[in-house]
Amino acid sequence: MAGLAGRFARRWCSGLLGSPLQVPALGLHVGGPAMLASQKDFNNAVSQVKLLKEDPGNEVKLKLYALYKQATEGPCNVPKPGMLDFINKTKWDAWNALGSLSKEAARQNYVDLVSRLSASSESPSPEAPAADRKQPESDSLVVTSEDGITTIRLNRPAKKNALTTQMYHDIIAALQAASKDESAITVLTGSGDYYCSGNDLTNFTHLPAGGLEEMARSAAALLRDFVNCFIDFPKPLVAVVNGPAVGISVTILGLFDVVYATDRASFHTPFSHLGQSPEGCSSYTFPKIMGSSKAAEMLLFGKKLTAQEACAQGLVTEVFPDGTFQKEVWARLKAYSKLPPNAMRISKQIIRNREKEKLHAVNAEESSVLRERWQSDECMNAIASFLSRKAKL
Ligand SMILES: CCCC/C=C/CC(=O)SCCNC(=O)CCNC(=O)[C@H](O)C(C)(C)COP(=O)(O)OP(=O)(O)OC[C@H]1O[C@@H](n2cnc3c(N)ncnc32)[C@H](O)[C@@H]1OP(=O)(O)O
Repeated sequence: MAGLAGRFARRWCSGLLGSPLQVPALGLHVGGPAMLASQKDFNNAVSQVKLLKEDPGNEVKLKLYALYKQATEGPCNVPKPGMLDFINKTKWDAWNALGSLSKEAARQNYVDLVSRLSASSESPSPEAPAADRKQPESDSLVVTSEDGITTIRLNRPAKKNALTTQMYHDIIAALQAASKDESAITVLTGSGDYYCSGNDLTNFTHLPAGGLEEMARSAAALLRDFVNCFIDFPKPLVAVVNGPAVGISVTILGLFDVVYATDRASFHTPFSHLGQSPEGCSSYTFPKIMGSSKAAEMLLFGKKLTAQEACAQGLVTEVFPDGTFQKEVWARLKAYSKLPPNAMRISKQIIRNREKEKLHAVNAEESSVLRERWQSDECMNAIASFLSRKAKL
């Protein structure tokens, strides 16, 4: 039996490696939305796959195969192989599972996946102990590890924990480190009376040499990287929402495993007011969590939810009285952090993995749409209005 399994595994690997996965892409569709990967990026990624230092495993190779086929040929259009043709049937199933995903989105997902594989095969060690953790560049983010819990704390209370460009970079680095450290659970929370007031609107006033267009391009790339880290985070991720939450700090909650909130918290996504559109995969996760009409009320009309309302709609796991919030939540998290970490990781994988490709495609599309929005008059006027103190949410 073991011999048969071994032979099957070897044939399976060589079957995949002999697939078009390694054939340089020729004559493919070029263009598509500006944010999505270019043909050149895709070709580079196809070449990069051959240079990976570690075998990514059959599951990932299968994903690469399916994305390659979708990116080059579009939705699966060949007859299903027979039951006994195991290898080709498994490959066909993987391709077919991508449904009507566009060629452009598949190309982007392929490029993202290869870039994650390249990054992880270059990382020096699988475990980065907390003591070796690179500290954030500024004190607007504080990262600590204790009792099996890594806590990432937004620490800009005077500005309601609004997220500066540096903070996005620091959160990305903190999540990458937390995914490899010894902690069992990772928590995001805020200092002071707010959880987070969303994107720091003054980020839009630091125009680079390339002007508004360049600012929008680099903000969209940063947004995509930031949200990708939440999509891919491998351990239980918990939001401890210590006060009101606005904008992107609300939308990414759909990518957390558990959300605990004080009864003082509120949840506000005023994108239309700001001439913007949803991010953080909320255009997909919110309708799924709360139904399309409740999601539309939040994402289109900017309806602010109380903590109780957000809990009733499934965005929040549990609400605690503000007076005992910290004590109750941390006691519970400490107990959870003693559970076997591998079992928690694996359970999370089972729950989340089949959604990942979809989430990456949604993230790419939302970032692309926002890139355009940030250059619109509606958005510029809303930001100018906030900065001149004419508008507050
Ligand atoms: C690259 C990735 C981009 C991802 C894009 C994401 C989209 C979003 O997140 S959209 C959401 C953007 N956020 C907002 O629109 C919130 C704006 N802030 C407010 O409406 C109010 O400040 C508040 C309702 C959050 C709080 O009002 P409150 O009266 O309690 O306090 P303030 O006096 O207004 O605030 C204190 C202090 O903090 C500054 N501040 C608060 N939030 C922001 C922010 N998001 N951006 C920049 N600055 C913010 C506020 O200006 C005050 O500063 P001063 O003390 O210097 O006046």
